[in-house]
Amino acid sequence: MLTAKNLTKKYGDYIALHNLNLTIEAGEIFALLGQNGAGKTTTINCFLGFIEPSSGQANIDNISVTQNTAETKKYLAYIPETVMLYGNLTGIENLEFFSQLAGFRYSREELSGFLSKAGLQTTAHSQRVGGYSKGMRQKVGIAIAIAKKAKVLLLDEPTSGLDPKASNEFSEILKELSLRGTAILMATHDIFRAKEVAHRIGIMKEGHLVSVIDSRDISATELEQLYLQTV
Ligand SMILES: Nc1ncnc2c1ncn2[C@@H]1O[C@H](COP(=O)(O)OP(=O)(O)OP(=O)(O)O)[C@@H](O)[C@H]1O
Repeated sequence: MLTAKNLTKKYGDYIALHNLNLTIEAGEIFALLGQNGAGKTTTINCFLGFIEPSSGQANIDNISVTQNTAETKKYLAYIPETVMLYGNLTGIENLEFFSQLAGFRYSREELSGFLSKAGLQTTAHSQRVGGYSKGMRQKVGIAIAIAKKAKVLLLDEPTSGLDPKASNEFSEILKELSLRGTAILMATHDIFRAKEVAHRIGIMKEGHLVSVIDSRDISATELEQLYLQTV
């Protein structure tokens, strides 16, 4: 579903991403770990079409992001560290706006249903997003992904700053989406969460993907050790 082939991004002489080769299948959750500046966001931005690779390819469902950004965007949903929403609109109104941008029209009941699926309490649906907590905003981001019927979900440090309960709820929703066939690529600094939620975990260092581990083969403590030895 998501493929990087020798994906490389240079800024002048500096190589931010070095020959990345990676495939993430439908239904797979892949977590990217790595220190600040390791190349995680660069990888995600190449798949989003936000930056153009210097060489190599980022493909979604075998479609090149560079050549068909408008097409690949239809498959994607993106959840950054803080989901950008309109603070003076309600959760439902935000969801309606962003699903219409993606070409979908839903009834109020359907929109409310998506927000509930994303774990947002019913009482909040008609409240202005300006008063939402960070975790509630992230859930609207998930609801947008569900409403868009996104086949691929790209997340950049989505649980950063969430309390453990909100972070746990968020992870459970990611697992549900994966069971429905969504391919998920998540950059994170949360080793424990990566171990809990991901099927595979990659560790990046200075633009290189240096290790890829099956999360079943490693405990959280061992993963932390491997991370510390790697970076
Ligand atoms: N527009 C740019 N111009 C020059 N260098 C850049 C640019 N964008 C990113 N870089 C560099 O590319 C490298 C990789 O950055 P990237 O944002 O991908 O790291 P990251 O792993 O996501 O880090 P973090 O955990 O801090 O988010 C960094 O050294 C960064 O300074």
